[in-house]
Amino acid sequence: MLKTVFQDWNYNKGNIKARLILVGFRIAHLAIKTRLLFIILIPHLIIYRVIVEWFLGVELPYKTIIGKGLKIYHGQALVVNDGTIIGFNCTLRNSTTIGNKIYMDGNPSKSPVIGNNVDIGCNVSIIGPVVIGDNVIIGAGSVIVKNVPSNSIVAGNPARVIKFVD
Ligand SMILES: CC(C)(COP(=O)(O)OP(=O)(O)OC[C@H]1O[C@@H](n2cnc3c(N)ncnc32)[C@H](O)[C@@H]1OP(=O)(O)O)[C@@H](O)C(=O)NCCC(=O)NCCS
Ligand SMILES: CC(=O)OC[C@H](N)C(=O)O
Repeated sequence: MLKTVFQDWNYNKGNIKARLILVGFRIAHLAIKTRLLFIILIPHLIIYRVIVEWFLGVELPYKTIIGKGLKIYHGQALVVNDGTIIGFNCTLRNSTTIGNKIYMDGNPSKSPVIGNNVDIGCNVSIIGPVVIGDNVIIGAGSVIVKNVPSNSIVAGNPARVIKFVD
C-alpha cells in the first residue's frame, strides 16, 4: 500500500490537491480488507468523505478498486461509482462521471471496468457495464456506453474510435 501511495505521489507532482485526495483514498480503501480495519478507519472515512467529497467535490468512494499511479487533474466535479474498477497509470479529469445506470425494472447495472494506461479527458461520462481496454485515450466530452478496444483513441457522443495507436 505504501508503494502505491508513493507512486501516486510521484505521478501527481506539483498537484497538492490530487496528492491529498489520493493519500486519503488509499488509506480509506484499506477499510475493505477486514471488518476490524473498517471499524478502526471509521473516523478517517468520515473525514475523507467530508473533505474530499463535500469540500473538494470529488466522489471517489473508498470501495472503488484503483491501480497504482492514478493521476487526477483539476479534480472538480469528479464522480466515480464505488463498483468501478480502474487499472494502473490512469488519468481522471474534471467534470467526469463513471457510473452505472438503472434499468427499467429498477435494478442497477454493473459499473465500468477500465484497463491500464487509460487517459480520460475532461467532461467524460462512462456509463453502464462497459469495458475499456488498455492504452486508451478518451476525448474531452465523450459519452461512453459501449466497450472500447485497447490501443485506441475514442471521442464523441456516443464515443467512436477515431484512431488506433501502435
Ligand atoms: C481525443 C483527442 C486525444 C484527440 O486528439 P488527436 O489525436 O490530436 O486528434 P485530432 O485533433 O487529430 O482529431 C481527429 C478527429 O477526431 C475529432 N475529435 C478530436 N477530439 C474530439 C473530441 N473530444 N470529441 C469529438 N471529436 C473529437 C476531430 O474533430 C477529428 O475529426 P475529423 O477527422 O472528422 O476532422 C483530443 O482531441 C482530446 O479530446 N483530448 C482530451 C484532452 C483534455 O481533456 N484536455 C482538457 C484538459 S482539462
Ligand atoms: C485545462 C488544461 O488544459 O489542463 C492541462 C492538463 N495538463 C490536463 O491535461 O488536464
